[in-house]
Amino acid sequence: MKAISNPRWPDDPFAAALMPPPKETEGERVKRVQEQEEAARISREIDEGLLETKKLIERRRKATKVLLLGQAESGKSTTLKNFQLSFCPSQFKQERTAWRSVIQLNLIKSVRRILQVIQDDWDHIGPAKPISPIPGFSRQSGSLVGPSSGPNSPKTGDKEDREPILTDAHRRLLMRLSPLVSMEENLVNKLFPHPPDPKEVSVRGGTNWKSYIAKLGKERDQKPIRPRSSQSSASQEEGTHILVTFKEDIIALWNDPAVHRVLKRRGCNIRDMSGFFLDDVRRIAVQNYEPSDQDIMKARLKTVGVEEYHFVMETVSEGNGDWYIYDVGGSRNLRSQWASFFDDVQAIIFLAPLTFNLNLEEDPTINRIEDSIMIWKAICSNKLLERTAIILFLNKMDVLATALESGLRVKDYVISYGDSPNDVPSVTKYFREKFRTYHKKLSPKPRTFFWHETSVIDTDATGAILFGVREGILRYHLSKSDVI
Ligand SMILES: Nc1nc2c(ncn2[C@@H]2O[C@H](COP(=O)(O)OP(=O)(O)OP(=O)(O)O)[C@@H](O)[C@H]2O)c(=O)[nH]1
Ligand SMILES: [Mg+2]
Repeated sequence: MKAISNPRWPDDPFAAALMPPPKETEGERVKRVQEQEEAARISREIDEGLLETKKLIERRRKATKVLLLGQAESGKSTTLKNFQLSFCPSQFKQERTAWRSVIQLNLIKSVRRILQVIQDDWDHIGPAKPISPIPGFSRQSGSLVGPSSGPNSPKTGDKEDREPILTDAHRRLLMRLSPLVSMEENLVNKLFPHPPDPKEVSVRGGTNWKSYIAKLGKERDQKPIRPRSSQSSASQEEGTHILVTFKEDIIALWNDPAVHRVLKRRGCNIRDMSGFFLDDVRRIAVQNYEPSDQDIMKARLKTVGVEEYHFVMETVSEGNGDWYIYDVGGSRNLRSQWASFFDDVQAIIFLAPLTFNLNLEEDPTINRIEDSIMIWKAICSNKLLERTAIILFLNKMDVLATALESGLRVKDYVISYGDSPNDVPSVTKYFREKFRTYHKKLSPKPRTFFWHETSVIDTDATGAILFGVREGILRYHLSKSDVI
């Protein structure tokens, strides 16, 4: 059979294929035109999609990218929250309620920690006075809250350390509060599914947990109220319910001088724990609790993996408003993930908390500042980062001030500090110079040393610093790239 040829392009097989068949009926013609229009529409959509993707890639290429680095609990995620509060306040406001559950869980965790220490003291030293037996409870078998962990083993030695402090009243308080432990685990599982550690509130990279919690909140609002014991009724509301129920007992526990004596002799400084809210129980353990900016900054949610945040700065002129900030997990086992971002970021904000008296949670033999300096050296000397601006935040300045005020001496933890004055300016200068020296010595190419003293839970002060940091990074980005 001879192909029908196009009179304009007689040898074009493609044009021939699109020609209407000979003797086409009106119905066939309408169908063919419809099909051609549909094909053209799909083709247009694909083209538009490709163009959009291309634009996005280009936009991302031109965007400012910043990586937050530092050990666990150094303040990376808190710095990110400050970025959001300063430059995208409406987004920050929208996500406010999602933090409520995190704060409630932080509070419950502090209570659990106290219960563990009390239980431990009870098991090792016993009550101050003979007590009446409570059915189902014995000193040996009646562990209410499980074994305590951390640096709170009994300090043997002087008489004061072995003196029984707790009474029958404490044991009853302990029993009343003990359901909190299983409730906490349940709640963590519901709000943060598949947590790496059921006792630690943490968020995996890319899980979009804030939307998830917001969704749970909406589901709750749409469902009729179910009995409190129902497993499935648990959601955001459950944290509130637990705290409201146990509020008075929690306050009694935290206000009890005997409990504080036990915490002290067992070396448990609960105030040093991240996410400390025990002074605010009356305000937080209420229906309709709305977290303040300060509460959100103090909330502790461990990062596991890498979270990418795309900001469109609400306060920056067109073209420079796109920022990507990468927030990574700082625990030792998560640090291997950092390197994959090194070749794509213009700046690193490195958080080094000046908590000279504390050790790493994952390795209690390593001093936190020693660990920060070790990471700093690796970052400064990395070839991939030779063109990257590195900004040092000497963070937790408020914690440093409190530690020094309480009489802790730096030389007892950092031998090289020697007999230099034990005050905030001298200590800060000492550590800052250490960081500066390594930066100068190890950077593959000379670069400016940028640093700030920060307490990133202070939103006003941090906001002012971040405005300066943003301008500095933008200038650096523009000068080093082909954006202009
Ligand atoms: N007092 C005080 N607390 C701070 C400061 N910076 C951070 N924190 C608190 O320290 C805890 C840990 O901060 P995060 O920002 O979660 O630490 P991170 O570096 O993201 O930790 P990972 O996600 O485990 O890597 C939170 O409860 C913060 O509120 C500070 O300057 N002062
Ligand atoms: Mg984090």
